[in-house]
Amino acid sequence: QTNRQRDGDAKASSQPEAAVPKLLHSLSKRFLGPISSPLPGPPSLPFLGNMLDLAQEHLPIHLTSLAQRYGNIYRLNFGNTTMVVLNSSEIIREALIKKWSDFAGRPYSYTGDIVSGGGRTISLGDFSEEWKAQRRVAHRALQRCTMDSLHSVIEKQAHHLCQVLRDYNEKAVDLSEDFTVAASNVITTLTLGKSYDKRADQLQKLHDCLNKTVSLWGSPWISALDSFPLLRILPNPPFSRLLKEVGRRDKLIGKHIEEFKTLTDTHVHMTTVDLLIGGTETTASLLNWTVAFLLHRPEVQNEVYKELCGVLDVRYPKYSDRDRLPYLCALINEMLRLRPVAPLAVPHRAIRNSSIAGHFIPKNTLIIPNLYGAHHDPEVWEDPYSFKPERFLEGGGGSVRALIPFGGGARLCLGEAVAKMEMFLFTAYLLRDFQFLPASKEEPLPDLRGVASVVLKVKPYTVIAHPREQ
Ligand code: HEM
Repeated sequence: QTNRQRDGDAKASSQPEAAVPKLLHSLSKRFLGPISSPLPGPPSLPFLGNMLDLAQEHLPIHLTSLAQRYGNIYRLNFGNTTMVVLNSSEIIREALIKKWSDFAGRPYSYTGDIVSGGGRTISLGDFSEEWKAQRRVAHRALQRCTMDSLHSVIEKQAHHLCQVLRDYNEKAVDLSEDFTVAASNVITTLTLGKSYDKRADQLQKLHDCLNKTVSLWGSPWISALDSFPLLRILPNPPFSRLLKEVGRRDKLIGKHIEEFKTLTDTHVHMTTVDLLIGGTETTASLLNWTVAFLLHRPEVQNEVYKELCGVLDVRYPKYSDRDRLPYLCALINEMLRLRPVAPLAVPHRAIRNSSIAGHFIPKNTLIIPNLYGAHHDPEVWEDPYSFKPERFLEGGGGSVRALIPFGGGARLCLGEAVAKMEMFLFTAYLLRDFQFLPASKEEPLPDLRGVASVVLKVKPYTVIAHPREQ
């Protein structure tokens, strides 16, 4: 609505002849739900609906391009489900934060139920008293870690990571596994009370199976089973593999949980799964993205290095130094903006009839917060596809308020505080101790488009970690 329209509406409603439509409006609102125009969206094919849109290789980019045609809120159909995609930070905030109690649900899905032990993970469990208690317990436990020991746990892993990189002696290597081990060891220290060597058989097995579970679950062969129940009777090798991986995962986690004699119930088991999945691939991928982008703009590494040396002299940074390190913080914010590693968050479900941006949203509608789209909204971000940490420096025009990489409201990422501290300390340690150089002049720089599944990952690449002279 323009200001002019709003002024016009205000005048009209103060005149007597406006009373009749107003009465009709409030009656219809009461009995039929709010009046609103139907949601726009691409044409829906018989039987398939918008399945072809949803099967696109890089879904966040595709959904963002649809927003250019259909606006910041549009609908997609598949099977008997309607999905509403939100593409700007204002609209996502309205649904997830302002109307959190309307949209805090999670949709039921046949395959989601299997990977979440019957909806008992925090991330996939529906909004209920039981879920609230589970989230509260996990949240309190993480808060306690944040206050007591999280800083030293991350510092230890950051020092270890730097040593691993030094031991490569400037060989060109793919660092993704080392980043995964570092992020994973933070979470296993918090949840299981131990960390693992990179080569430890248990760690390899755990990550192999968590990775396979997440990527198989995100594959179209498996999501099709949610929308088209008839397909469930046909043989489906990826689905059989998923069932096998879920079984392996539960055996591995079960072994660890057994050690905590009093904590053997399914919720504790599934909370551990949540923290391991939510807390490993996300942070590790963001570190891997950061190095990939820095290879494209090496001068940014030098700026951060200069800032670290200027402010800290020779000591390693603490999280409390962040106000004195604006360039480093700008780099992390820009990475969270450009590559929100959970690009479509986790689908929400409308718990009751409600509205978003003036559109009526019926109970049970699926809501997709397109965080990737919101972070590339040209109305908010100048030159949204460019890597420019400077936009977050004073006067650079970047709005921290429009950043929503962790979602918001009742379903705000449970590990936000952990992830922010990890990103700060890991990035600071790495850029203090190393200059990242391309593997060779002949090889192309890393591909920055990435591979999108539940987590947005960079394609494998190799890099040289050249130690800085201290
Ligand atoms: C850069 C790192 C991370 C990013 C960008 C990120 C982002 C997100 C997003 C977008 C969601 C979905 C919010 C929604 O549904 O609206 C989420 C949920 C979640 N995240 Fe994270 N996350 C990160 C790291 C972590 C870490 C380190 C942990 C654990 C320590 C974690 C645990 C969780 C859990 C348990 C949920 C489910 C919350 C719920 O459904 O109530 N995440 N995260």
